Amino acid sequence: MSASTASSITSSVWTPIRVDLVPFLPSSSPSEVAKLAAVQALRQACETDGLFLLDYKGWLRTRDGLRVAGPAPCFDIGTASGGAGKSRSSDSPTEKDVAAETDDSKEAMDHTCMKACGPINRRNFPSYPRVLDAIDSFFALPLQEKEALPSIHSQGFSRGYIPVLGESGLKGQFIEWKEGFSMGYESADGGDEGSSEGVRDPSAGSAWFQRERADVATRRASSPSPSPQNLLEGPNVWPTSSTALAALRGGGTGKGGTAFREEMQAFFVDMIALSRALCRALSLALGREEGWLEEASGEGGERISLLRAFHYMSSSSLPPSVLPSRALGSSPHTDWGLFTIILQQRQESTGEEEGDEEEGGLQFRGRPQGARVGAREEGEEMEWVRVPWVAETLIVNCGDFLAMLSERLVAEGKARAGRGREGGREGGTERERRPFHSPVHRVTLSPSRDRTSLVFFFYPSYDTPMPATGREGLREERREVGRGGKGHEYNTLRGESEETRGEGGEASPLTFGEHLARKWAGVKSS
Ligand SMILES: O=C(O)CCC(=O)C(=O)O
Ligand SMILES: [Fe+2]
Repeated sequence: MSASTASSITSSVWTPIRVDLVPFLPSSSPSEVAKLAAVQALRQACETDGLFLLDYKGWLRTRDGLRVAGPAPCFDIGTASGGAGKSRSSDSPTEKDVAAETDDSKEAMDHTCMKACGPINRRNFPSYPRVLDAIDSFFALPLQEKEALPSIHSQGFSRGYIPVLGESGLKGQFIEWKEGFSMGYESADGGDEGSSEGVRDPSAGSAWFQRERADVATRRASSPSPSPQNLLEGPNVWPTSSTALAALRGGGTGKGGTAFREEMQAFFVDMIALSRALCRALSLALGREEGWLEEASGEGGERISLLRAFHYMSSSSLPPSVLPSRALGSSPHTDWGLFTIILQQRQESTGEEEGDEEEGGLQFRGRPQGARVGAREEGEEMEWVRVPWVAETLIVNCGDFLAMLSERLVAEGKARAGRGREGGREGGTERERRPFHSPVHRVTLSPSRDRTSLVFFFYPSYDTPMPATGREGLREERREVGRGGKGHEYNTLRGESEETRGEGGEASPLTFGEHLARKWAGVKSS
């Protein structure tokens, strides 16, 4: 496998799923139905591709051909939101809230079910266009300004500027033609400039986002200590030279000064807020109560979560000594945590439409177009599937930790179903569940265009034990990893070594954070 001779690359249209709101549970109110169907759509996306698009209007988009069994309206994340520990019903937006959030959005009103949609739209989620502008201004700084910024890479802890060739997921196989910037959680005493809260304008956006941000701020204030608690916590680094501060933008009105820093911090906080809502929706998709996933992930995952911005250069800028087939933006890998949220900048172009066929960008290993949804389990060969740029969407992909957690749930469900059969009862839907999938993905280079993305890795807490998934999961992951071919492994947290687990598929003696620190330490180029 090389970047240019990869098997066929499928490009597909990612359609928003829109089906009538036909109540399929007679006793449910319409919003309960919408929620159930959305959760079902989410579950199917996580079980098959392990990757979906979430647009700012609240639609869940999956690959063509994916259909849910039942009505599948918008992804109603709004009703899956609310602070930790609150009951579900008290979190649901009232009709009035919903009307207020959508009444200036004529387009949204076209679709009945959008009225029930939550926080993700331009107005509710205001940090997104500004943060792209901010990060562009960072990468546009003169090289010496970026290189003057500390680049910290120590025992898995990574902050600051990531220089070109500074990292590689699969050393010796590909060079990764990109530069980056890495930041994390800003602890309460995070610095003397900018906003120590990490919230530039706490009152921006919808009531939903304000509440989530407030919740994040409360957690921050009550966190045990602002000083690092483990290998993966520590301070961020920010540009301080007068040249950099004059050139950096914060989007909107924020120019120069600490605008860049504030924009990045605000986006980080918004990603935590969104992640916590997603956790609740994913818990339901896993067949559990809303708070289940957050509880299973321990307290304080945001303290080790990471935001990494990348600027991938076009392959036309490679030095003559590097074969384009040996260069990638990011080597094949899975993400290692709960899930990753990616905001990608449209590649520089003139007059092109979304979903265009331009080469380069994010791709994942998925079933061939048109193949049965269960193709992966049946051992069918996967191929690279392009994730198109679609205006105003975030990409979400499941990570290894989430996949392993769900494998455990499925195994438990099967065991219960087996016991049910012995007792003469049906095992119910548990037997039909499949584990969530953490897709292998990579970034290829465009021959002519640069690409920028913001990649937010949402993790469980450092001390969370690795889930014990049993032998079946181990076999499945070996198969997937093996597909990289000899000498072309995928860089995953799972399956690559016995260390991820103890003997015989039992839980590993190392915590999630200990594994993660090793993984991040491993990507640094020496
Ligand atoms: O830039 C992207 O779209 C994704 C990058 C990625 O997969 C990663 O950094 O883990
Ligand atoms: Fe990734």
